[in-house]
Amino acid sequence: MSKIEIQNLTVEYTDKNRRFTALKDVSFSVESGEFVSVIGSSGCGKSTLLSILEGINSPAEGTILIDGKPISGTGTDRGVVFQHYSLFPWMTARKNIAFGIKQVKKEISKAHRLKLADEYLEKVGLGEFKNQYPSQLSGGMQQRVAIARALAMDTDILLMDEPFGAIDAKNRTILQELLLKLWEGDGVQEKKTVVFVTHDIDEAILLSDRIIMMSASPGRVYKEISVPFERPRNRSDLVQTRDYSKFRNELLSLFYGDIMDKIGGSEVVL
Ligand SMILES: Nc1ncnc2c1ncn2[C@@H]1O[C@H](COP(=O)(O)OP(=O)(O)OP(=O)(O)O)[C@@H](O)[C@H]1O
Repeated sequence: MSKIEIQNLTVEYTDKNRRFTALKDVSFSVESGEFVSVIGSSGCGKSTLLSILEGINSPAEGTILIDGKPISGTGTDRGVVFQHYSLFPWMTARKNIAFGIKQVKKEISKAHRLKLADEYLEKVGLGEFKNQYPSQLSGGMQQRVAIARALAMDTDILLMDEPFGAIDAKNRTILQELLLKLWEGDGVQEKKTVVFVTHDIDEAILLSDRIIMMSASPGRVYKEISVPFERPRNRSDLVQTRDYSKFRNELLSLFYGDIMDKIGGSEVVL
């Protein structure tokens, strides 16, 4: 049984009495411990798909199964990280994390929650900033707190909607490597099941086991592609290989090929 099964999902928005189909007949599954990225051009429905998985939005048609059971609304089995860090401004970094843990694991004592918060802040390199408020941290640091919170909540599933989209290139690289290291873990702990939305093909290749490429108007699954590179992955080693360039070029051709199909072009020169 797959961890997540998305079956024939159609999502509609009604705006000023006009009905708009954001997703049409989207189906794919995600295995337990798999890292799947969803890529596609702006407006193809990536965030809509994540909002349905999170349970804050309902489809017009179709079903989401988690561990074989249909979801109804949000659940403590799913943690989320968004592009905008969504930390509570009135709470320190450690309190933000401890509060997140409390939402999903009420049985954990306050002292234990704070201890876990401190451990996760250490893991993301922010141990000495634990008593700072979000406004005292840079964007990249705030996103590290948001990632630490999501991991500390220890949900089976992590939903990440362009978590590094608002971060500058250097910090983005650091955060991708941090996420990869934390997700790959020590090989003993069970890996989280991740659905990761991004615009960035290199980010998708570095992080994912599989890439779901979407096309727009309405949003559909265009291609599912397995990423053939072994783990643990190291960015600098990976990008220097000929296999990487070949794979990346194939993905880019598919990505832009979809757009060219729509505007009537025939060939993409990379
Ligand atoms: N609340 C809403 N009401 C009406 N239309 C919406 C709503 N939310 C999204 N849409 C439309 O649904 C489509 C899909 O939007 P969505 O935000 O899911 O795309 P996306 O792929 O995540 O885009 P981006 O990469 O730019 O964030 C878009 O055409 C958008 O305008």
